[in-house]
Amino acid sequence: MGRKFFVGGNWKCNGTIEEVKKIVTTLNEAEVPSEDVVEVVVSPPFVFLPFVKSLLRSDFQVAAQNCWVRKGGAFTGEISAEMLVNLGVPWVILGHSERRALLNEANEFVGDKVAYALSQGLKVIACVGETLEQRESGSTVAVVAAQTKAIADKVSNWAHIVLAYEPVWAIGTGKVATPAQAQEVHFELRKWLHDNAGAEVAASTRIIYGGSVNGANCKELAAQPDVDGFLVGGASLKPEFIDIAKSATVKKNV
Ligand SMILES: O=C(CO)COP(=O)(O)O
Repeated sequence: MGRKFFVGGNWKCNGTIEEVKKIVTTLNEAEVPSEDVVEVVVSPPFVFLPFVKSLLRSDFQVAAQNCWVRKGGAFTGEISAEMLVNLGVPWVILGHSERRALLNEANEFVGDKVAYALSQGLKVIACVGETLEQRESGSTVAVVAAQTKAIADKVSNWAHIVLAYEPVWAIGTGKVATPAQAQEVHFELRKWLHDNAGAEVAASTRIIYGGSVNGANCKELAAQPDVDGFLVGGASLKPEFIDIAKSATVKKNV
């Protein structure tokens, strides 16, 4: 199948220029498996993107945390996909639950963003995930399927999409999904892709897990057959992010 392990670091709205320098220095000095084994992508806030890109080792890449839904123009405060491409930023995170919840980004809007970013040549880390209430009411699979469908409705080529399953109840809470819980949803998402986007898309699309991943719990999660990597928040600001990148070696096929 050849799904290369993917480890993303979402720095969210954190960091000073001094802290950013420190994190990048730690990353640059770290020993990690080769680019053939793990794809490492860090996502600083917009204002630090060119700085991080200029300092960062060449085997690691950068991602923006969001971009505007269509072509740039009179949209005060927004950053367009074209600008990211112009800066040489290859990736963008879209549909993060914090934006869905705090900025009212609906499924359809996220689908439009993914389609537009792809059309401009960006690669997309597209986030899906259920709230605690949704999990407790038994609607987890329906929720993540609807979020994925909103993307699939607008996109036919999945080659440049990484799907991030991030249960909202696990984000920033220290309450990581168990390996079985993560595997169950990743399996369902892959099945959904199989049934709705085709066997090839299902076999080749990386589905990564996010939500309280750290250096201690990453290996067991990485060992799950449908977990193809991680999207890391809090721990991506710390040296243990390197341990998470190293968990790529857990996969038997590498
Ligand atoms: O939201 C996340 C990554 O996008 C996960 O955040 P935490 O790792 O801090 O739980």
